[in-house]
Amino acid sequence: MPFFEVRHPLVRHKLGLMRDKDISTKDFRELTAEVARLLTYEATKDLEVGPHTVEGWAGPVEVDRLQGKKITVVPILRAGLGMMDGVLDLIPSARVSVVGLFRNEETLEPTAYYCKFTSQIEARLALVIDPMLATGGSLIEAVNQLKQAGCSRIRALVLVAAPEGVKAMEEAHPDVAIYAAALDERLNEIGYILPGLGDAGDKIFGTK
Ligand SMILES: O=P(O)(O)OC[C@H]1O[C@H](OP(=O)(O)OP(=O)(O)O)[C@H](O)[C@@H]1O
Ligand SMILES: O=c1cc[nH]c(=O)[nH]1
Ligand SMILES: [Mg+2]
Repeated sequence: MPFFEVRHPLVRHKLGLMRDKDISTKDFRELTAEVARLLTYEATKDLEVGPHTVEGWAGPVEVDRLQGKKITVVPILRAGLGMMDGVLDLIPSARVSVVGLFRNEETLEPTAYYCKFTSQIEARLALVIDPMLATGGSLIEAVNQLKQAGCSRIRALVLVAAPEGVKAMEEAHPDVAIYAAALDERLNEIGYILPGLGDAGDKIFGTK
């Protein structure tokens, strides 16, 4: 499974700001969207373009136009919503599908509570977004749901990934490429990523 750690200086700088324990909700939220925008740029680098002719100011011009599958952005609720505006800034016509999951804090297993996919999901490229890939349970479940609905081309964008989650995804969904702003060290005893960001959902929504 391809795993890409996006080492762009802007990504590294912005993610570094997000690791400060005293960051405000406003700054964390803004930086989440900014890093998501940069990850989107990387994750769409190989999309197909084909020739198209437009009437230019001095006559017909052959230009590139995106071809192939249309895109659906798939935030994993709730924290994935924090990345959505950043992705849509670059792909404004993308449809949005959502998967609602929360992690049981004792078992770390994902619990599904909502799922709504756009029409023709089977014909679309899905960009699943969630700031945190920890044990991998949530992303694996979101991809399971997409595949059950017939979607076969799926990529994932995360801010921080733990090696444990990357390995679990490799085993469950080797066909899904992951784009991460950082591959961190490990999970702690309660399933949080170290050094990580803390609870991304709480920081984006200002809960706790
Ligand atoms: O890889 P995993 O071990 O499954 O953990 C990662 C998941 O945990 C967080 O969500 P959380 O369950 O806290 O829900 P929230 O987004 O509603 O805060 C995070 O946003 C991921 O969805
Ligand atoms: O480190 C982690 C792990 C799961 N969810 C988070 O928000 N942070
Ligand atoms: Mg949370």
